[in-house]
Amino acid sequence: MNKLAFIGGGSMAEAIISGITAKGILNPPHIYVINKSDRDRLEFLQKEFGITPARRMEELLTQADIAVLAVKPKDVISALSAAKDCITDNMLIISVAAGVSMACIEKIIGRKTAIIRAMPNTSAAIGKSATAIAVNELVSEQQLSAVMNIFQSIGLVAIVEEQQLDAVTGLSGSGPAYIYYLAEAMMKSAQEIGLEDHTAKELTIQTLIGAAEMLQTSSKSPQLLRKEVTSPGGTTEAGIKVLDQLGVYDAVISCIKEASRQSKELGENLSEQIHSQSARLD
Ligand SMILES: NC(=O)C1=CN([C@@H]2O[C@H](COP(=O)(O)OP(=O)(O)OC[C@H]3O[C@@H](n4cnc5c(N)ncnc54)[C@H](OP(=O)(O)O)[C@@H]3O)[C@@H](O)[C@H]2O)C=CC1
Ligand SMILES: O=C(O)[C@@H]1CCC=N1
Repeated sequence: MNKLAFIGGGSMAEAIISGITAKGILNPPHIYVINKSDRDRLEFLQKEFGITPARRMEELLTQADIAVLAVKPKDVISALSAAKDCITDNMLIISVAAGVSMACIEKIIGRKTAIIRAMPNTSAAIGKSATAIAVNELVSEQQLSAVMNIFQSIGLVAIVEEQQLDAVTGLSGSGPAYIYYLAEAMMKSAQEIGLEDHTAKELTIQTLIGAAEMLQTSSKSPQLLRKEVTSPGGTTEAGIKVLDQLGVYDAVISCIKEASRQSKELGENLSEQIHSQSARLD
């Protein structure tokens, strides 16, 4: 791969760029990034990672092997409409946009083309993304291998069916935010019961890292690991009882289902928008 082009240089693009530049997958100036209007952001990305900011779609996409669509779902139509004349037949599109189907992308650019939908998460910035990808039939083995190389450089990669990506989005795309939410609550409570901010932060983070590594390295189930912490009549049992009374377990399940439903809805809204636009043009 010689040139990687990002349409959208926001949080997700930054996390991926940070990961791939740290791993040396591509010479940083060969990574081009465009935004709708935020030039300061592009200058920041240039300073931080050495990417090349682009002003126009031609500059961004000419001779690019891969175009990464990293704009919000609501901006997909305008971004792809501006890009479509510069998307060539041998270019691969990777879309990270939540819910946006390959069919929608093809409809906007007006033809069938090689597309990979990916759902990474922001832990890509430290090489720890949990990414799932879905591939269409026009993607060549060489393109798939280049994409595996990119996403493996920023963490773990699973290949799924396209219709499973809404579930992935609810689980691991949004997932880091759920853990940060838990961390916020743990730190706040620790401060309220008498720990210094610094100590509360340090102990919370190490507890999350330790538990995550136990989940990864131990052959024991999450239930068994939890049981091992929970002494009968002890502190953990008292704490978990409150979580159960407040319905936190069910709340987490509802949270992931709702995020996944929202991913589906974002896609459906876009699809309706595309249909009504093309109906108006017909
Ligand atoms: N953040 C996350 O954790 C994850 C996000 N995603 C997906 O990644 C995508 C991007 O999300 P995120 O990075 O968080 O969003 P951000 O809002 O941080 O970034 C979006 C970027 O897109 C640019 N943009 C908007 N419209 C256009 C356009 N027409 N042409 C070129 N650039 C444009 C914006 O530029 P400007 O500021 O100039 O308008 C902005 O830099 C979303 O679709 C989201 O679903 C997927 C996985 C995880
Ligand atoms: O919140 C969002 O819509 C995006 C998709 C997954 C994570 N962030």
